[in-house]
Amino acid sequence: MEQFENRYTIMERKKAERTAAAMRRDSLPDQQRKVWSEAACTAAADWLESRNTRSFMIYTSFRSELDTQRLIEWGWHNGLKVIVPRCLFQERSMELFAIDDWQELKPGAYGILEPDPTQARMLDIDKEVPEVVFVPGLAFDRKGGRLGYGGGYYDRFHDRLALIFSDGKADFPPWIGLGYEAQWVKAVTMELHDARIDAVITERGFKKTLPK
Ligand SMILES: Nc1nc2c(c(=O)[nH]1)N(C=O)[C@@H](CNc1ccc(C(=O)N[C@@H](CCC(=O)O)C(=O)O)cc1)CN2
Ligand SMILES: Nc1ncnc2c1ncn2[C@@H]1O[C@H](COP(=O)(O)OP(=O)(O)OP(=O)(O)O)[C@@H](O)[C@H]1O
Repeated sequence: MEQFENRYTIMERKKAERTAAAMRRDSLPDQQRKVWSEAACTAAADWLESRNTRSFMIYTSFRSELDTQRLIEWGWHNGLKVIVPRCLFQERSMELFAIDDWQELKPGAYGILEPDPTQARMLDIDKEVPEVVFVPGLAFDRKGGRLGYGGGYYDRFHDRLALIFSDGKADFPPWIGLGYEAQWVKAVTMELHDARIDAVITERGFKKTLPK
């Protein structure tokens, strides 16, 4: 019975799901990934434009992830504030920076391109919160489940924002998965601390997830 499953088996299950999802994503042909990444970036840009968004948080891609380069550059060209996280490995937390140019980034934890703190402007997230947060993932499900690499970075960041928004004065920023259509799965194993995503944008466009 699922409700009696202990944490160890849940972790094992997530690990198996991660391995399978990473293998599936890695096996997508390079050329397809490139075309789908561009289509998804266009869909994301259209969606941001439709809601008049002025700032967004975005990951810089590694491994076979959906390539966000076009979306980042679209943000610069259209005067949006482009916010990129930097991993603090020891705490498994992230700090945010406003980025205007690729030169402000350098390889950091896990080899992911990250803001160079000597060049980029760090944000005080109590005062400057992204209007939209794009979230990377290995797999997504229709109910907003998301499987990450297991660092808990985005879940912890979600908790931090929840504190900031707990006074109810403003709406929590939309939490949007960005990935390939091939990353949909029937159900991602979720735990209580896992933040659900509100929608996923793929090469086929924007799709809201269903309530839990
Ligand atoms: N582009 C991007 N940036 C991101 C994330 C992401 O998924 N994509 N993350 C999303 O949160 C965070 C980084 N999280 C990561 C967590 C673990 C590993 C990693 O290499 N894990 C090992 C397995 C370690 C183990 O055995 O437990 C591996 O996959 O080989 C990489 C990134 C923050 N930045
Ligand atoms: N909000 C949180 N506060 C404290 N610890 C957390 C939080 N969220 C996750 N963790 C811990 O982080 C670890 C990884 O969590 P999980 O498997 O949910 O990561 P993930 O969502 O796949 O990773 P990521 O968000 O980095 O992509 C777990 O050990 C979990 O207990």
